[in-house]
Amino acid sequence: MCGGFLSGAAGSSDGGAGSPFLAGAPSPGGAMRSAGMNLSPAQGGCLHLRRLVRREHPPASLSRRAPPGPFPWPLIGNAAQLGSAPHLSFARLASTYGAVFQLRLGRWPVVVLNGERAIRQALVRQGAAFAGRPPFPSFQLVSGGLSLAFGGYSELWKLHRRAAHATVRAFSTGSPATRRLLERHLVGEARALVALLVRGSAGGAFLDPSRVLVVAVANVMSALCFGRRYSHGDGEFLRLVGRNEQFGRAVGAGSLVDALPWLQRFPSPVRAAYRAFRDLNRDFYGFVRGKFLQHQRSLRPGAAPRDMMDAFIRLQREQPRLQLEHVPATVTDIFGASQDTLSTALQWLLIFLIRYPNVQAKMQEEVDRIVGRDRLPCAEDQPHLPYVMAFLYESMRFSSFVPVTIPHATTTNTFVMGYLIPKDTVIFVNQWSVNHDPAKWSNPEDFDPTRFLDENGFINKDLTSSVMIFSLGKRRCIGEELSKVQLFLFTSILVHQCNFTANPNEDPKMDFTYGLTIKPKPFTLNELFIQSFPCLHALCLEL
Ligand code: HEM
Repeated sequence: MCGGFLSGAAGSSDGGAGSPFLAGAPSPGGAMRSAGMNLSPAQGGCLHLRRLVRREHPPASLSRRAPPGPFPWPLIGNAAQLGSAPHLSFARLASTYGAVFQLRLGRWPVVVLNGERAIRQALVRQGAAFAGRPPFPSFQLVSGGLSLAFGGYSELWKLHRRAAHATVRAFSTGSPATRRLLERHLVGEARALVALLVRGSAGGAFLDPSRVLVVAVANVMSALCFGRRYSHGDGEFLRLVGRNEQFGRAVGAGSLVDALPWLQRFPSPVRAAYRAFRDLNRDFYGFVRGKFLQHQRSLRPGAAPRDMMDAFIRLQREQPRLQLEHVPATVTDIFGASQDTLSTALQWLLIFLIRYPNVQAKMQEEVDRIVGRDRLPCAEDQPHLPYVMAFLYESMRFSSFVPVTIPHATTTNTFVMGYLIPKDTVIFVNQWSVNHDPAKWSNPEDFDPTRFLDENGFINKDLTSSVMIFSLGKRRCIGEELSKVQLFLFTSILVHQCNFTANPNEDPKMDFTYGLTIKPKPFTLNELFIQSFPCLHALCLEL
């Protein structure tokens, strides 16, 4: 249905050698050159994936051998071949070498997994063998060097991950009471967001929504983690949470910060990126550690935990095997991982609403019919709003805004699709390739929420579970449930309250910058406030 836009739907994979990261800015045209043709990245990727499907089975003679791959150059390996959109380059390389191929990035041997079959075979069927993380220098800087997300796989790590997962659930979707609490925080932030968007759009002005989105989601997570929110005008807080792009560029698959660390010895963009990354991690961890110390002092014995930080402190006191210094580190991971991913998701959702006004109108029609104008949408409405849910899944599939997971590493010698993969190999998991596989999705380069609806208009759960953005296996995201609730509520409240329009003076192409999350290039919109729910005018929050 909405095919036309796709020609500009993503950034370009040209560039490469000269860019500061393998992940630099896309070329202005946003088109990918492939076999002498100008193709959109999505179209180019699909061609490659079509060939990939045919090449999924390696010939028997290759079994038990190392995966094939392009020739690595001395010193840099294949770093120059990844360009500014490595996920698309991986899809292109997969069309030549197959779903499983190898690269060399500086001194690191890397195997790239493409397509659902290879990824499941590795992450699900051999979970422990693929659950490691590489000892990249940048990973040691996250969360005071004790990160759950960037740390290696061990018995202690398993204990911390279980505790983290249980605590996130206990403070979000674990029980009706905690769901209500999450919803209260979220509705408050959504109201503040609407009010700020209205203010910024006054007199027909166009505004860049990215900053207010970051603060809105950071505030929901700050309330859950630390029991407080911050004003949108708080410069300190904004400085803290406003550096996601710098973070994601340094740790995204293919970052030169880790592939070619010797570049840091000379004044170079890589050195600047490394230092900015080091500083932002120090600030972020320092902020959360300060909260940890305050909570430790004020948590009264026997009192109910006020927030996630209290719950972790309490758990650590009950289970001394959980180490005290891991408490602030794990909360840093949760606060950081959630606000970067969720604010990026909201940016994509808004850009799809303005680029596809018919889709926005259908969502508004559904929300008005089910919710009416006398109240705001709530979590219980979710099963009755299939088109809104279809929009969310299509946005996640189409943008694939976490295109490649955090790099994994093998913990033992193992095999995938018949290929031998030695212990300590770096593994890149290309989620984008699953979400754009033409064998799974018809016209994957079209933005079409109805692909997720059956003939009766209900959500097709088999298809929604095929979207891969939270990864799989032992490293699967622990915030999936919480994220889905948040994205549903933010989206349904925004379309219930507002009508968004694109700035006609901006190029409708949806270019992006690559990193651990891919973010749309800055865009502006105008927001018309729909006459509605009376309480919205009486904002209970300080903006
Ligand atoms: C739409 C939102 C989100 C997306 C798309 C997302 C996606 C991901 C992905 C792809 C990974 C890497 C998995 C791997 O390496 O294989 C990850 C890891 C992680 N995520 Fe999320 N995430 C989201 C929201 C959240 C939230 C809200 C939280 C906090 C509650 C969170 C906490 C984490 C943690 C702690 C890890 C590390 C897991 C590990 O290494 O074992 N994420 N996420």
